[in-house]
Amino acid sequence: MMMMKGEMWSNLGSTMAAIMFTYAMFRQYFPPQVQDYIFRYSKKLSNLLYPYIHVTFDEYTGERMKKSEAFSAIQNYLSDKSSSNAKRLKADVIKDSQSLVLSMDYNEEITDEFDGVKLWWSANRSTPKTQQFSFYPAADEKRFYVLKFHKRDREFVTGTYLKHVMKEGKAIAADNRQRRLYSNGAGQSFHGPRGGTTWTHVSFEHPATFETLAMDEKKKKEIKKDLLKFSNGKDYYAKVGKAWKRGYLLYGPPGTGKSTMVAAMANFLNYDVYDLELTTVKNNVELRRLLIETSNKSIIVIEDIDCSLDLTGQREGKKKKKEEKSEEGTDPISAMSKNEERKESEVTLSGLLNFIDGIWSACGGERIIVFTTNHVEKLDPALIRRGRMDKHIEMSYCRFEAFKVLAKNYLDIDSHPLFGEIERLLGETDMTPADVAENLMLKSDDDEEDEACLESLIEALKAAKEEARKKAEEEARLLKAEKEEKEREEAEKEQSGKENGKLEAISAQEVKENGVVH
Ligand SMILES: Nc1ncnc2c1ncn2[C@@H]1O[C@H](COP(=O)(O)OP(=O)(O)OP(=O)(O)O)[C@@H](O)[C@H]1O
Ligand SMILES: [Mg+2]
Repeated sequence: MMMMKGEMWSNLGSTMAAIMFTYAMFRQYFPPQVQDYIFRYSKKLSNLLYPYIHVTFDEYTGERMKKSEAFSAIQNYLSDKSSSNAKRLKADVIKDSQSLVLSMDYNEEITDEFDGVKLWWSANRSTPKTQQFSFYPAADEKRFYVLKFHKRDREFVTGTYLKHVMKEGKAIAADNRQRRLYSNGAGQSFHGPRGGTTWTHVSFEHPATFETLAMDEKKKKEIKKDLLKFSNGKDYYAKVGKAWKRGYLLYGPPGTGKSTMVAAMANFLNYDVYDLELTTVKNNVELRRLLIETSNKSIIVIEDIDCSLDLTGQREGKKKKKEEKSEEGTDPISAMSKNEERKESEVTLSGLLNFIDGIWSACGGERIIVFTTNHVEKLDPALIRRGRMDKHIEMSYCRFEAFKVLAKNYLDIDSHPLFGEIERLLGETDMTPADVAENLMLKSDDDEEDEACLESLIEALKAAKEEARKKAEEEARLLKAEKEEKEREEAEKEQSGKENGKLEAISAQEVKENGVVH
């Protein structure tokens, strides 16, 4: 046995020596051109014998060693494939530090198939040979993916497959990403290097979805369709030459779900939310800066736009300024305080409109802008005309359709004998979804409580109906009293007019008779 092993080593040694000798002879006796020629043909020969192409994707690229977008996309793409495909996986914590994501381990190979074409991916890493002491041993490590495919599929891979990988990888990254809620509001505002407020963010974890949103089912579907059309509409917007943005105006009484709808939209599209507090924005310049700093795939919300600023109308704004000017002339102290107030926020309607119309075209990615208001009638028509606010959505009082969603959410029931009465009452009474939800929240874990909740809702609806009736009666009474007062005033006017006429006639007669003018 020992003999055989020794023999094998000596054979290997002599083969190696023969190869080295041949190579040395080759270098010595053949001119470089011939060497080139022989290399080329030997490569062709090896290509014939080994028909695969390898493509390497490094983690860091360029002189500045920027993290490669392709590497990240491939990583995400493969993490999806490898959790079911590869045998050795490594786990990473992502998102809210609670979910684990699995990806293929180093030197592991997985097979992918796309459009009937087979491809192989492997994850690799290389460490430099000269190991230096470092506090961060992994910093010198180079990570890369290698894609192997048959050379006949070269065009398919470079044209179609890699595009598919990038698209899928980015979509997975968007899904895995922890979304953010940005705010420039007072209290959380942070003063940036050039002064003025900047965005601060927290993770966005609002649980509202379109499924839990109580509103007409048809309307809900229409909104979802509109949002999807927008978010998938990159090519469409490019074709028609429009900036990739869409404006929504949500209006309705307080507690009808306008803010909830914004959260549902963000969850549906997987977008970040920028809650823009206009009252803390100093002027149009700062507004522009804040808006330019927003990222793609985001919803910019301006809540209660009617209260935010003097945005209700340019004409009204001008009128107010005139009034302020005349006050300035009379009382210097009040003029100063007025000036201070004006300085607080000098954002104007035209500043806002200019931004919505103009600069958007310069921003590449998709953005949705949402205004919410309780008083749509107070807004300047210029602000909400189509093209700026493309879709106007009325959030209204809770009707039976919407109630059924809330009953499912809060009580987990689809029907109940009391539903009939609730349907009738909701048809006759205006109650906001927030108030309806409040009644349904009384439920404890006990199933018997369902009925108690519904009964309390019925009581609340009856009380609201009675209150509305009383209010209507009171209004009618006031209206009647006002009308009577007006009629009385008019009658009095008429009477005094008649008496004046009589007096004038008498004095004219006196002048005529006595020829005296008093
Ligand atoms: N349509 C709805 N569907 C589900 N829940 C709703 C709906 N409307 C209101 N609610 C509930 O009522 C609460 C208040 O709603 P929300 O803040 O969205 O109202 P809003 O219209 O934004 O009110 P405001 O005009 O005062 O800002 C929410 O926490 C939500 O639970
Ligand atoms: Mg709100």
